[in-house]
Amino acid sequence: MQSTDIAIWAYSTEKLEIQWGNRAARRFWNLDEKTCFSHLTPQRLSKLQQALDLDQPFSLSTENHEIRCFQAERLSDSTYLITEKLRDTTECKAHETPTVFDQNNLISSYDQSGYLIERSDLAQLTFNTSESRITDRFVDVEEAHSALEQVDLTDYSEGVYRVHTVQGERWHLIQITKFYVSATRWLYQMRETDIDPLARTNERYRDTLLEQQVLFEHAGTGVCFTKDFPNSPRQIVRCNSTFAEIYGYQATELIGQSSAMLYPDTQEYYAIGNSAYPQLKEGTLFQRRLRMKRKNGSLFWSQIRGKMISPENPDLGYIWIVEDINDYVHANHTLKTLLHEHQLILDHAMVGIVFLKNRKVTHCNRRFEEIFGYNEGELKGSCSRQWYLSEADWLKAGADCYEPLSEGNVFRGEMLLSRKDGSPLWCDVRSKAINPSDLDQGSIWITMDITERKEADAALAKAHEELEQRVEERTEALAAVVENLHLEISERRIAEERVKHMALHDSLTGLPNRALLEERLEQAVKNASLNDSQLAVLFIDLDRFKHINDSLGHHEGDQLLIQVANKLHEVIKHSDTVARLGGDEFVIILDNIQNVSDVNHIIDRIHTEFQQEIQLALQDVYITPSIGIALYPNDGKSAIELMKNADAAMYHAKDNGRNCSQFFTRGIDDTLQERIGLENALHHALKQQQFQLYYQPQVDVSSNKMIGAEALIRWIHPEKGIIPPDAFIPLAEETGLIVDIGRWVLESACQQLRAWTDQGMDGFVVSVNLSALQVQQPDFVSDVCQIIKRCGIQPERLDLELTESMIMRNAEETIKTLKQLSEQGLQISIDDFGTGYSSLSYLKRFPLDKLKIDRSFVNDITNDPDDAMICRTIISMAHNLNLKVIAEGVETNEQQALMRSYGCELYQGYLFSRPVPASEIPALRERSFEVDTNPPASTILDYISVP
Ligand SMILES: Nc1nc2c(ncn2[C@@H]2O[C@H](COP(=O)(O)O[C@H]3[C@@H](O)[C@H](n4cnc5c(=O)[nH]c(N)nc54)O[C@@H]3COP(=O)(O)O)[C@@H](O)[C@H]2O)c(=O)[nH]1
Repeated sequence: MQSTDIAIWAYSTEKLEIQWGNRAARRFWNLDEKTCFSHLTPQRLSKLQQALDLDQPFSLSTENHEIRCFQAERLSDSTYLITEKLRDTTECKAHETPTVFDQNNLISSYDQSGYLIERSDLAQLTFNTSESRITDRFVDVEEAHSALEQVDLTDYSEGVYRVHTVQGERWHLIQITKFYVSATRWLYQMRETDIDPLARTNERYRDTLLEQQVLFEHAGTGVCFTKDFPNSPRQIVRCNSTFAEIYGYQATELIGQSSAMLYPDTQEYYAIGNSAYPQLKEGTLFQRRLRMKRKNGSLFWSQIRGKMISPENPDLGYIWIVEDINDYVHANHTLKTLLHEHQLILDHAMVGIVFLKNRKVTHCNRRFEEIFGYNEGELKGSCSRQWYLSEADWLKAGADCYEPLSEGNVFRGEMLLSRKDGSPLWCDVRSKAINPSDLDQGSIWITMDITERKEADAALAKAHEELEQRVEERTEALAAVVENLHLEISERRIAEERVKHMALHDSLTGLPNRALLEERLEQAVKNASLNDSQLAVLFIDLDRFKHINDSLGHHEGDQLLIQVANKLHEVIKHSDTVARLGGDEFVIILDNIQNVSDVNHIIDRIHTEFQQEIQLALQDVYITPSIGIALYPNDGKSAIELMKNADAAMYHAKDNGRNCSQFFTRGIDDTLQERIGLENALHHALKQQQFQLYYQPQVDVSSNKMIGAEALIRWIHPEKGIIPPDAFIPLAEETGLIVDIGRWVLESACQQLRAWTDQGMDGFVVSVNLSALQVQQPDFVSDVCQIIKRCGIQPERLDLELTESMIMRNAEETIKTLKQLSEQGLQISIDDFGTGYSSLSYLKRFPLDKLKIDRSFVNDITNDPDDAMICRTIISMAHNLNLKVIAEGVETNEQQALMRSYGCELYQGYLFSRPVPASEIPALRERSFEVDTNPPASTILDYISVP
């Protein structure tokens, strides 16, 4: 067996060393039986490692130039069982098992069935040769099975047993190790130590040994025995499982190995040896905290105590107690680091930190001392009372703070405290008990000086308060501004609305004006077009309004228009429109009518409304409307066309006798066209001097002579011949052209008067008709004066005739104007007297010279007693007022005679002369107008008694 040619050895790829080998292996590696395989040269091992990496059978040449063939079988992750033989060796001896090589110890090898394979030389001598099984070694077979069971469980067992020897039964310490040859094959190696003398001489000692054995195995610390052998110093001969565990090995892996494998490196191994062994050899305890190495190469801290087992007998070796204090060392290190860090924090904290026990300082940082103005270390042991402003503050703080601390809570608050010099300071204080259930263990207090912040807060609060105050004031001011603004906006809006309203409404009646009417009519036409519906436009003009206006004055005229507007508004629907175009013209839009009867219904209502008298301040009046109607779409497709045609229809209604309504029909618009044509022709006539003055004599019957003449205008139309004034004066008044025409008449009459005067017609008076619009012109008086001056006539030869209604309108203004004229010497007469509403007493205020009784009274004077009475009364009262009276329209001798009987001295009428061209007047001036002076008694005496 020992001389087999097949070398078998176990190789660790982790440690790169051969851990076990048989004799053939030793021979191969040139090692004697005492030398460890680990002493092999690295070069050879690296050669082997390279070969193993190929994972195939391989061959190496030895130093003797032999070629060896190798076959490797993996036993574990890092262990290979390698067999090798000479290349030309074909015969192999049977065994491929580990071989005993330590011949001086009691060592035996058994196969996995427990049959003996080989023994060491010493075992061969000591044990019976007849034994073939492992159990044969034990006196008590049960103990043998028990030991083997332990080995099968842990691959190792150790114990003291009674065994068979050639000397008989003896006490041996038995260590059995299980070696695996492959995953399914193993062998047992049994190492025996004879302890029989000890056991036999001292049973108690044996018991102790057994106890120690138990203690050894189950001690919480690692225990190891080492011995120095000649070629293997500090070799591990025995160790407990704890020791092996600490280093990460199986105990079997360590036994027989040098303890050098447990050190980080050989340098450390020798250094510790040099330090420990002199001490150990003196019998003293060696203890040290060392960094050792585990099987996996990691280093760890251990506490090692070593002692020589017997200073008297160094061969017994050494005992080593090893504790793994790696965790402790690391924890200790961590703790130290932590403490160091905490101390750093404490020393350099920006906040003051103090530890109190029973309200006395045990420890505080420098910052705390600085906050309160103390020197370093000055506070240690002192009472916290000193940094309170008063005893009461201190006691109160104690009550306030310690209660939350005892409940495990943090106290937090701001305190007014005291510096060493007694000055106050504000601190933010937080504290916590170290152990809330035992306040005697003390508390930690963290303090921040917040005096500056408090002062800043106070300043900020003050600034904030001031700001609030200013904001409040500003807000109030702003509110006032906003209120004013709102007021202004609202006033502006009202003003705008008023302006807008004014722009679109008639200021007198509040009705829509022409602009708004046109807008609404256009919209109404659009709607009607879209909806395929009808609408009607009613053009309304008041009959004789001008007469009423002239008679009662503008104010009354205005009131009349307002009431008319109200009446019209009442008859229409909300959706319809009534508008005032100006003057006495109104327009109604009737939206969405179904038929003509709808329109007639409204027209009837309008006429009914107008049957009611209108109450004015001066007197009640009746007024009638003339209405022209145009319908959409029949009478016009546009707003303009509808208005134009309704206007034409209205004129037609007026021509029909007033208080009528007239629907537009084709042909009616011709009238309007005529009217427009007339207006244009009037302008043309003035420019082309187509006007001519006729003069109608005025006769004084006391002398039967013509004392003057009334200038009456005629239009000498180139085609139509002489056109009378009634045909164009009203239109001239409506269009305002009367102002220019009137000026022309005045100028012409004055020129004529000058001519007649120059012809010797001394004392001859010319009467000129004035229109209301003419008199209202602001420069009228100066105009008249200039004309008189220009023509060089005597003012008293000019007689201005104004109708009664004209002077009553704007009476005060008219009085002023007439006075100015009268003061210039002009004569003023009232024309058409009796048709108006003037009171004779009121007339006293006017600078009048003459009343002209209207021809309507004169006309019937002989038939109508009322007219006769009116004429007589007028003449009588005029004389009382010292006014001259002239009767106009005198056509008959009877009329003249009757009037004369009433006291009228001046006459005008066809009885004497029709109006004649100026050229005929001088001849008439020379004529005597003799008339019958006897009144027709049968006609008048029946009615009137002459006073
Ligand atoms: N503002 C101005 N009005 C004027 C001017 N010229 C005339 N008129 C006014 O026109 C009205 C009609 O005038 P006319 O057709 O000229 O008629 C006058 C006479 O012809 C007419 N008359 C005179 N005597 C008689 C008579 O016996 N019988 C009768 N049927 N008619 C008669 O009366 C008219 C004069 O009226 P009056 O002025 O009231 O004295 C007329 O109102 C004129 O005023 C003008 O330049 N400016």
